[in-house]
Amino acid sequence: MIEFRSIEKVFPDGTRAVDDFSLVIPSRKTTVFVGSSGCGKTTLLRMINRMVDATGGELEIDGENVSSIEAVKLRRRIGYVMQNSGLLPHRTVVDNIATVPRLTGVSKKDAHARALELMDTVGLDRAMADRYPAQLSGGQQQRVGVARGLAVDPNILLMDEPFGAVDPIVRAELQQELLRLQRELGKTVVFVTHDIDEAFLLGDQVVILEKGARIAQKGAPEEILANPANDFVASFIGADRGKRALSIREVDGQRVVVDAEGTVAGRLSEPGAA
Ligand SMILES: Nc1ncnc2c1ncn2[C@@H]1O[C@H](COP(=O)(O)OP(=O)(O)OP(=O)(O)O)[C@@H](O)[C@H]1O
Repeated sequence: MIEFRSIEKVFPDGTRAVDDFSLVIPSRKTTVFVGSSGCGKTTLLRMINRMVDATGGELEIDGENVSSIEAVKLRRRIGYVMQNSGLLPHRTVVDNIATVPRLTGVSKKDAHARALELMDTVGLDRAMADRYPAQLSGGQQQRVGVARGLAVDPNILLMDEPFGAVDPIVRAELQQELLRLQRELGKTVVFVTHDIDEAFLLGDQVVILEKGARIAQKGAPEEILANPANDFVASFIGADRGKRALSIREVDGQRVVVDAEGTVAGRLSEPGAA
């Protein structure tokens, strides 16, 4: 469990990015931060692995205050996947995936073997192991990024707009892969996006943010869809626009989000999933 308690972040130039933010992020679920550009999503995410330090409040992981954990150690035990994959261009796919385990002392042979297994996990053909990032498509690069995030077998996986830079078809594939992975691995995933449809598809808990990381509403997708807390949320989820009035329906035992025309826009979490 990750807990933010009255967290504040004021950058040295005086920008107040996060203003009194409190939230519990349950383990083994996906929590999505969604909001417009500049509302503080990335700042919140980076506080979890101390790429950014809070200027006020307390942040705990399983009861341990992150400020008491050495930042480098913390970063090595938390997976981090960013937009544009952040791969090292002069290292092969397999070496990119093995980088962090190698830093933590895993032997070259073991790290290599594990990297190949992770390629299977994220649906990448092992034949690509010796390619360089530039020789992969954008979607394949993102899969390598996810494999790299999983390489130290972290309990927590932070994902910052990981599918933002790929085309909509590949994006939909990657989203489905993440849902599959999450069913298999059960990580605590914290995912940042500005896309509300992606948030509703992937999130067990969706947190809609306004400027200063103020929580406009948080809850399960169906709760937010059924009862938008205010006009801001209603407008953000498109509930006041007939064309995108989303609702939840059960189709073949699965909860799905449908738009006003009855077209399925996405799938919600597994019924009865723990
Ligand atoms: N290092 C920094 N110094 C000063 N201000 C910063 C710094 N990093 C971020 N900010 C500011 O903090 C606010 C929140 O930024 P943040 O990157 O967390 O937003 P975001 O919601 O992730 O936005 P986006 O979707 O555009 O990535 C913004 O006003 C941003 O300009």
